[in-house]
Amino acid sequence: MQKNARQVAIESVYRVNEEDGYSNLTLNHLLQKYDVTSRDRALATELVYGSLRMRNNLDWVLNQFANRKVKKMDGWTRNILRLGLYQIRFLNGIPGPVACNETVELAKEYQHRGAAKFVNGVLRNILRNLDSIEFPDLKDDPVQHIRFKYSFPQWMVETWVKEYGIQKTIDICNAFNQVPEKIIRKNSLKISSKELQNKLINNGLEIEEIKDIPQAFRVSNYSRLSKLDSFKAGEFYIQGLYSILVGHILKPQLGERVLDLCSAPGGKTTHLAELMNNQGEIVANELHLNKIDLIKENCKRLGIQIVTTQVQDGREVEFNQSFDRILVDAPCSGLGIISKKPEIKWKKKPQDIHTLSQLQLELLINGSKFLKKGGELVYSTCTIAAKENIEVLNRFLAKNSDFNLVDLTSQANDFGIPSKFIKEGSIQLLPTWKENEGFFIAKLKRNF
Ligand SMILES: C[S@@+](CC[C@H](N)C(=O)[O-])C[C@H]1O[C@@H](n2cnc3c(N)ncnc32)[C@H](O)[C@@H]1O
Repeated sequence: MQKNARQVAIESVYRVNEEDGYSNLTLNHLLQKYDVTSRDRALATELVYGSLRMRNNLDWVLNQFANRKVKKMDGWTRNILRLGLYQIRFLNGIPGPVACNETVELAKEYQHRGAAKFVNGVLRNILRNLDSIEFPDLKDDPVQHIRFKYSFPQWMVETWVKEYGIQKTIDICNAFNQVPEKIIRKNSLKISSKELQNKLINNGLEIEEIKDIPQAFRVSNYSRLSKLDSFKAGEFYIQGLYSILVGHILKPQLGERVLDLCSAPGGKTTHLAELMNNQGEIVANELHLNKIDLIKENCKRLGIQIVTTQVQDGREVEFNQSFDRILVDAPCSGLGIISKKPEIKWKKKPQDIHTLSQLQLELLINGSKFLKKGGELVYSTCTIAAKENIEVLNRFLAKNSDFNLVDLTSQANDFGIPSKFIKEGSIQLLPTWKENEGFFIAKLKRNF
């Protein structure tokens, strides 16, 4: 069965907002199921990610113009209105009346005539009054202003304003609201930079080597990278830029024994193996059995032979032999990848940060037991919450005097990371640098 962009979009956002689904999984599933044309694919993707990103902003406006609060509406009506308003306010290519008519059709199809009439009334009212839309005043109430205008939950805005100040928080929110860039990591085991660039250009892509960060390229003009022959041949891996930095900072050497404690789907495991030129040994540990095949598939595709996978809880796993280097790329709140997964804004709660920080500390305590004397351990997360980052390390260091924090300033310089992203010797990348993500990278050394 074929469905159009708006039908796919409403089914996706309904699942994400009302049934706790994940945007990428839901959208990909529906795009395949409904045999969507490539033009509609692009619009459906924009509608889903855009309306999830701007949800608070849209709800604020809807609450000004509808005679029923968004919270009180039924799930379909609420999300149909969000999609309609997103087109009116943020998609210049779609004239307001067209957006309105199309949204009314959705309401008829997924609800009933009564809902369609309500949707029509609300959207026409907004269309007539677009110039009078106002948000809470920045000076009077910065938190509410940022919360609704830039569309973030109150608790995140409050935390960031405290940590970074008002203007920096606005910059961070703005950057997280941009469409994420596509970054790939060249597989140095299989191909040179020049060859990869030529191949991808021949496939119609635009590709740019990222200065100072080995193996990293920014690509554009192509949306389904995993369909390319070059991807299938293992010549590159799709990975965030900051995530690529993690492997470079751990810097494993040929022939070493390395532990990756939280390894699925294997992005960093495979990078470490590439840096080791397939020589040595990597143990890729992961809690979830169902993710192990992903690691194995990635290793196979990329031509990596030195990885052994195992399913164990990283908080309890034991080893007979120690490791030269360890990576603890811990499960985290993911606040740094909001641009890729905007529903994180609405799903994560402050108590999750607390629970996760406990898990992260336990992983670090257990993982670090297996590091050789003189060995190095990298702790990383894709979040910007201090409680999950520097505070976890400080709690660890307070009880483990055989470890010290390695000052990453000079390594960071080598990768062109500005000093404002270094805190207490560790790297806290914000979405205002080279990529619209946030990432934390710290290194510990065992002294005795
Ligand atoms: C941030 S992801 C790792 C990403 C991976 N390093 C990469 O670059 O592809 C964290 C991983 O930790 C796993 N995990 C969660 N709890 C764990 C635990 N207690 N022990 C080991 N792994 C765990 C999750 O299933 C997830 O795959």
